[in-house]
Amino acid sequence: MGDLTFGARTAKALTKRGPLCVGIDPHSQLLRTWGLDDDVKGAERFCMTIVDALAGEVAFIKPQSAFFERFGSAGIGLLERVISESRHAGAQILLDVKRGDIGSTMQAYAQAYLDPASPLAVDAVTASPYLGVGSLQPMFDLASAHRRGVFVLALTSNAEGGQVQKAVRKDGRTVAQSVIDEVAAANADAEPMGSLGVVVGATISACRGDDAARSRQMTHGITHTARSGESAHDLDALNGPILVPGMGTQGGKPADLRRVLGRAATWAIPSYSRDIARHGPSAGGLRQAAKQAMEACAEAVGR
Ligand SMILES: O=c1ccn([C@@H]2O[C@H](COP(=O)(O)O)[C@@H](O)[C@H]2O)c(=O)[nH]1
Repeated sequence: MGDLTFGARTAKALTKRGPLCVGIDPHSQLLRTWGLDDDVKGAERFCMTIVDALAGEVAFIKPQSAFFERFGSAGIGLLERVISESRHAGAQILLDVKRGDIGSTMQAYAQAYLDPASPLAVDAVTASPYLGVGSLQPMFDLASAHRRGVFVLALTSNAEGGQVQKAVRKDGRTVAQSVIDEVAAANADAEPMGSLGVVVGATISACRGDDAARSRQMTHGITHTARSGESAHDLDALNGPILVPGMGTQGGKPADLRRVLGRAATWAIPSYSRDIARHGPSAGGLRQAAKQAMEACAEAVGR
């Protein structure tokens, strides 16, 4: 892992390997499509095929913890193997586990995923801020101590998320914007960027940063944002990485990266799970799909 922070490693990985994260979700349906049984052996074949084909090529690998947890301790053992072999192949590992709890429990989650002594230690995890961004502080602290990262959910790719995330606060900001602003404050002055990121789905309806800023200037309190139903958000000051799920199967396209993220698209980590895995089990098919996705995203964000 060396001396670099997660933010610095991310900047380097995006430049060296390009903007792509491949999700590993050993999904029942995908296992069947690959001709595998929906059990831990089938999941092992699925995961290790993806790791062998892609962890040496792509910048980020994102196992989805739920698909491993469903097999109990054997599934967790498999997750440990996916983590160690992906790391060995040079990928940054983002564990999608969306933890969120009171501070004392967040400390234990942080030890599980961000302490190098843990067999489940990864480069970064996803976390939910809906017990308050402040409740995540123990996880932020441990991430910083061990040069790892945390991606905080801001605007998720599912349609239901807007009910909470796009609600407008008394100060005129959406709940999501207040999450983005708290993460931005923690990243202020970091070079080349901070190690705390946000999750913003490629599928959301959005204004770019400039429009969001303008709409906030126009009115106070219940703003233009609320009246138009747009999720005006501004990522320009984030100074951190943006994990962008919802690409491919959920409908997100490379062109959405600029539309949704504006100038901050430079730090986008577009993430595809099913839409890459469906090209397996052939290693060549997986590599070709990943290469095409990465090149399309790189062009869209100007890398
Ligand atoms: O807002 C979010 C946050 C996380 N996810 C996760 O990403 C993958 C998406 O899978 P696809 O097959 O590429 O649709 C999955 O693990 C989700 O839990 C998300 O979709 N949206």
